[in-house]
Amino acid sequence: MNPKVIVYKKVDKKVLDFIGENCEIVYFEGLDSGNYSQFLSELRDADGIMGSGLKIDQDLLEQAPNLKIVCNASVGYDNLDVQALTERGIMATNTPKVLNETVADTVMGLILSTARRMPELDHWVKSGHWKSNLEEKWFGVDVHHKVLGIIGMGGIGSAVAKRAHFGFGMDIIYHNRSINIEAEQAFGATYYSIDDLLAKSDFVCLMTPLTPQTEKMIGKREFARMKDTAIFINSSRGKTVDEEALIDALQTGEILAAGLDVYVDEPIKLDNPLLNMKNVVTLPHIGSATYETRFDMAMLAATNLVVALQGEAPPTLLNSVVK
Ligand SMILES: NC(=O)C1=CN([C@@H]2O[C@H](COP(=O)(O)OP(=O)(O)OC[C@H]3O[C@@H](n4cnc5c(N)ncnc54)[C@H](OP(=O)(O)O)[C@@H]3O)[C@@H](O)[C@H]2O)C=CC1
Ligand SMILES: O=CC(=O)O
Repeated sequence: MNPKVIVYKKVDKKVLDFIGENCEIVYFEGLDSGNYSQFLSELRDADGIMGSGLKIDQDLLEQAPNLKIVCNASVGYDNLDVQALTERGIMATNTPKVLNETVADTVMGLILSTARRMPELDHWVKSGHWKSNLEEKWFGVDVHHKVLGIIGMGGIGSAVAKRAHFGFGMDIIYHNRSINIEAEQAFGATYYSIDDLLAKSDFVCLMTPLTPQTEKMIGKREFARMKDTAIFINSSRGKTVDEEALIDALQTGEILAAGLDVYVDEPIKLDNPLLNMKNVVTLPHIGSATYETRFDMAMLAATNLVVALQGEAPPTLLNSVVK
């Protein structure tokens, strides 16, 4: 009998067909209050699940006694309690690398649109305000040849550094827990302590995973260390930043502007002050959201699922203690 899997995210038909060659699929295009109890009932005898964003913790695993693999269709896996999965002998996988270039494009878009105030000026033009030569008060700041500080020089951080260095002549400085020799050799990136990076950067770009160590890693103290002309970019997770401190830093002019793809609450609440700030560009967590890349991510997640249920090691296994 084929293993039973639940796919709880909308994916391309080709991905479903690939899984369906080897597994019996229960498919939800998304989970909501209307179908969650049905999802839980299907989970009781499911061998594998694939999707993104769903919090998978002890409580949920209690209801999945047959589960062998959890496949995140995302590179971030802060929604998974990996320790609880490992203790139960359940494999966990994510989708690294296939999205690096696309997320880096989004980050460059945030850098450019924030520095050059593109969304603000787009709105200004479309609402009929362009009646004479542009006044100086609408000018932005340069991106090229500035200093870009990347906190989290991993797969995506390196793809951002490549664009910024070769495309825009930017000086790249970075902070990780460990040295990234490849980035130093490829883009002339220089390692800085976090405090020195914050003080020297014109653009501070946060690209770490969300972990207990990175939660609120950028807060009041860190914003105070940035230049008052600094532009802060966050495309990691909302909770890596103390959002109240960010709002305060923007309101008091401690930093110039921010470009954001991620927030503490997603979707962002309509009364969040960030939504009323002209110097903030807000995207709805679209880092990897292109047709091609979302397809590649879903196909990688599906490959992990199928390969693991055939008894082989999935290509991007997170908890290698489990075979
Ligand atoms: N907005 C969006 O749509 C997307 C957001 N993301 C987010 O981006 C994150 C990064 O993805 P990716 O580049 O693939 O991941 P990688 O694992 O390739 O890179 C993460 C980097 O963060 C560094 N890092 C980890 N912990 C710390 C720490 N405590 N202090 C300083 N640096 C740290 C790591 O270096 P070291 O280990 O040496 O510390 C590494 O260089 C994802 O986890 C996800 O949350 C990803 C894709 C899309
Ligand atoms: O946020 C997206 C991811 O892949 O992680």
